[in-house]
Amino acid sequence: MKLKVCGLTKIDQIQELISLKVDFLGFIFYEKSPRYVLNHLTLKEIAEISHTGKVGVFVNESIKGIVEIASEAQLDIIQLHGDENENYIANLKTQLPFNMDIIKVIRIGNQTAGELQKTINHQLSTINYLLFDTDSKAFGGTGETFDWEILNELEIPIPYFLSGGISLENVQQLSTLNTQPISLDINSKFETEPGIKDLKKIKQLYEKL
Ligand SMILES: O=C(O)c1ccccc1N[C@@H]1O[C@H](COP(=O)(O)O)[C@@H](O)[C@H]1O
Repeated sequence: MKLKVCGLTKIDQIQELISLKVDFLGFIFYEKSPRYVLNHLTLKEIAEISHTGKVGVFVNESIKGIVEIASEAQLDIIQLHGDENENYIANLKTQLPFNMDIIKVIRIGNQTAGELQKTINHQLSTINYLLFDTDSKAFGGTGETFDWEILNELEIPIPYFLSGGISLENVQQLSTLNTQPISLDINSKFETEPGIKDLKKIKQLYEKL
């Protein structure tokens, strides 16, 4: 299983994660997040990070804003964590390099499995990956988990990331999922404070995967 570490803000930690062979490095371009990367790193510094899995996380951002940041920071993947619909994503794709992948986040709150399935089916033609996270007013990064059991009621026809309060404690329960995620997406449960990762804990997770 692959690993995405999200909410990175420090170059020395990023370099260490690269040497651990982390598959995806997540940078949050959402100003209201305590992990807003542009408070810590410049676009040029992100561009200079040599890795093929640099993911930019955006929440209801303008298409122009995403296209500019993706180009200047040399991102590989765009993660849409807000309420972006299929028309928005289709339009965005026309303005991004053809090989840039899109992750669409489905925030799971109190929707039924039928409602979630409809949302998934609508998005499929425009995206490369799904990501399931817990719904919240902050959009993400709360450390809250959702009940993974609902995933067993869904048909998930493309690879997906599993997110939302993933921790050393709950990772064992992955075995209850019928369709396994392509990657875990870890964040606040592997931090000492927002944006500062606990590398010791991340190494412990690697031993469990
Ligand atoms: O981390 C944030 O601050 C954040 C803010 C707004 C949107 C997404 C955000 N992070 C993403 O949320 C998931 C879940 O994080 P957690 O494990 O519950 O802390 C994370 O993987 C990021 O992709």
